[in-house]
Amino acid sequence: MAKVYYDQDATLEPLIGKTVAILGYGSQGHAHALNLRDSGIKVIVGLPENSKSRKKATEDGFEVYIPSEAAKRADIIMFLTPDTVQPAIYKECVEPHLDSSKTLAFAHGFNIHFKQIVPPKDVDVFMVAPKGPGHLVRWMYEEGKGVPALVAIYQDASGTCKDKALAYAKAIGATRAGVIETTFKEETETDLFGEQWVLCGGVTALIKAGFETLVEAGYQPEVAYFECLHELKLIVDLIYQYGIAGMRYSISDTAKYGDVTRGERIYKMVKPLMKEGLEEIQKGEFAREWVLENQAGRPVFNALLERDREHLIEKVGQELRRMMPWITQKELK
Ligand SMILES: NC(=O)C1=CN([C@@H]2O[C@H](COP(=O)(O)OP(=O)(O)OC[C@H]3O[C@@H](n4cnc5c(N)ncnc54)[C@H](OP(=O)(O)O)[C@@H]3O)[C@@H](O)[C@H]2O)C=CC1
Ligand SMILES: CC[C@](O)(C(C)=O)C(=O)O
Repeated sequence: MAKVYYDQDATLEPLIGKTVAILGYGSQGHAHALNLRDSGIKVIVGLPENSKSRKKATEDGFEVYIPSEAAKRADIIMFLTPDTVQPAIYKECVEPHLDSSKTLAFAHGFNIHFKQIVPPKDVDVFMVAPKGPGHLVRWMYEEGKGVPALVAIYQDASGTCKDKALAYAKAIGATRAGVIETTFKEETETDLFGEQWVLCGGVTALIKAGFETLVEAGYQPEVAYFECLHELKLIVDLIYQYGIAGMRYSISDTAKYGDVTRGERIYKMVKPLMKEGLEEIQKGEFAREWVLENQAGRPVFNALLERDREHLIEKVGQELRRMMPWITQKELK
């Protein structure tokens, strides 16, 4: 069994008196910056002059610098910009300021694992990768809860890198929920696999296929929405709280029988595809494709996102959610 680190296993001491530069103020950036500050750590934010996020970071009370100035001023430099722009930011704004007193930090292992960033040997490099969206990292921290995280050490030049990583994980609230030590390779490969085949790609494909099957068969789109999207959250809430067996305790026997028999058919079809998908990730094929797609200006990515934004399920959902204001109480900024 993996060792799981909780609040009592970590101290904030390694970060006290240090300055953390958060590069990027998006989903993870705003959450890390605010949680670290609320935990008593000095935080500055690094954003380009023309960044859309500057207004929010400034309104939240942070000193905002251009990324190279933030990197110069900081002891710990956390990369929370999109993965695709990190190599250029590293080369142009961070590398010129690196010496053995600096620590590089990441929330995902992509650029280190796939060698898009190669730091000098004398700097510490760690990862704290929250296992949840940034907005939840903030909202749960505010409620006294936490999102679990993985920590990994790529380089321990100082001999204290793991203590710094655990301190960082504690400061963003992750040790409230549980922190596991991993490698950059394991985090990168499992994270890409999870988001592609289960959490994002897998779930949205199931929702869309289910919704379209019902609507194309003549059922009302609103009924299909409640069945295939809205209720999914309620079922997943039960799985999250009580496990799969616990969820099955709450559903009817008819549902349970359909679940285990028809679910088995999906399982048999999907598992070989998942194995192929994992190999694609392990061989670096997905990473190569994603880097090239960015170099080409994201034509496929943008077209597919646009197609899905126009899907009937989005229009139906917007109307139905409007009548349940508790669902969208918190704005996604
Ligand atoms: N989203 C998530 O929940 C998770 C993300 N991660 C990892 O966290 C990291 C950040 O991802 P995420 O929070 O999704 O990113 P977002 O896309 O939400 O935010 C990116 C931020 O970086 C800013 N930015 C863009 N270009 C630059 C630049 N050249 N210099 C400085 N800042 C820049 C953006 O500013 P502007 O407003 O101007 O665009 C924005 O503030 C990634 O490594 C990702 O893999 C890990 C776990 C979960
Ligand atoms: C599931 C998507 C994720 O991996 C995450 C929120 O953990 C991401 O990179 O955004």
